[in-house]
Amino acid sequence: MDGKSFSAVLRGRVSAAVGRLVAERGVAPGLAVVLVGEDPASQVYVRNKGIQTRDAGMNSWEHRLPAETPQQDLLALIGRLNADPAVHGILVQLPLPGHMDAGAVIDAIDPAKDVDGFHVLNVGRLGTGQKAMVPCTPLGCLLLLKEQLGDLSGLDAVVVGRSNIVGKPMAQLLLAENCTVTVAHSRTRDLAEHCRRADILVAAVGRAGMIRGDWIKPGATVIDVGINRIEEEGRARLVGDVDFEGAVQVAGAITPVPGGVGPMTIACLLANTLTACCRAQGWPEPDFAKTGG
Ligand SMILES: Nc1nc2c(c(=O)[nH]1)N[C@@H](CN(C=O)c1ccc(C(=O)N[C@@H](CCC(=O)O)C(=O)O)cc1)CN2
Repeated sequence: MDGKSFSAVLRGRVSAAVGRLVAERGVAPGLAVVLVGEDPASQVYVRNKGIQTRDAGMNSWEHRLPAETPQQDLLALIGRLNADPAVHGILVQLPLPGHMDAGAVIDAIDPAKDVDGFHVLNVGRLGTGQKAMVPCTPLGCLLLLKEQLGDLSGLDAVVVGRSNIVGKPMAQLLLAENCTVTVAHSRTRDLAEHCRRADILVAAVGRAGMIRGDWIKPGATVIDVGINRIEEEGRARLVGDVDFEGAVQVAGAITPVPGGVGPMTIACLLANTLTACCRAQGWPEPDFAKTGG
């Protein structure tokens, strides 16, 4: 499954919808991204978010704070962004430096502007089938799955990983699509056996190549969320949580790393920002990113 191509299609749909908003209503959605510290991967992701936001015709603001910024200063910035009507989406890039309480920072964001869908109110809304902001990576996985399989009703789905960012919201989204969902993790007994029962296997554990080809049911659809940097023969490269060479022989479809789920994350961020803007104004929202409610 080619996430790079599909994310370009999704970004094209977002750009077209933004163009219509600007032409017909004179409003451009706006996204503020906050980066604290100098984590090299985060700097790349934040730069790409800014570029893709502007390319989609939206307003983009980047706030870069030093690693030693007191949490109070970050909370004060979030307060100003919450109060700014031109800002429809706010994203604080994770991970945060160790002295900060990520939960408290996320919950300081206005839930209506929480385009990451990490605020406890959005988590609760997603879990209870209400209109929510949905975390970008699992939303990207779901869009890929629906593009590949259509109706997911009744399928056995196994999510390996129970993080708040991917595993748990992924399980909620699959439940809402009427899948039978198992959430497995590092302490699951007979993990391979659980995986072998999956029509849909989502790997989000952060361990390079942990899911082997012989753990996969023939014909299954495999979504690899892992982005692991490994050194091989003195060269760094990115690999997923699934042993791609083994899995591709057995799976019906599989996402590569890179070029699978990763690009969908930023495309879904743009979709969420557009959704947040439409909801803030009481305008009809685009259905490509609609979930719940
Ligand atoms: N506030 C958030 N922080 C983080 C999130 C998030 O959704 N919200 N997710 C990740 C990082 N991330 C976006 O922020 C992200 C990760 C990967 C990609 C991507 O396009 N990956 C490429 C490879 C890129 C590379 O070469 O490094 C791919 O898989 O093809 C985009 C966004 C953690 N933090």
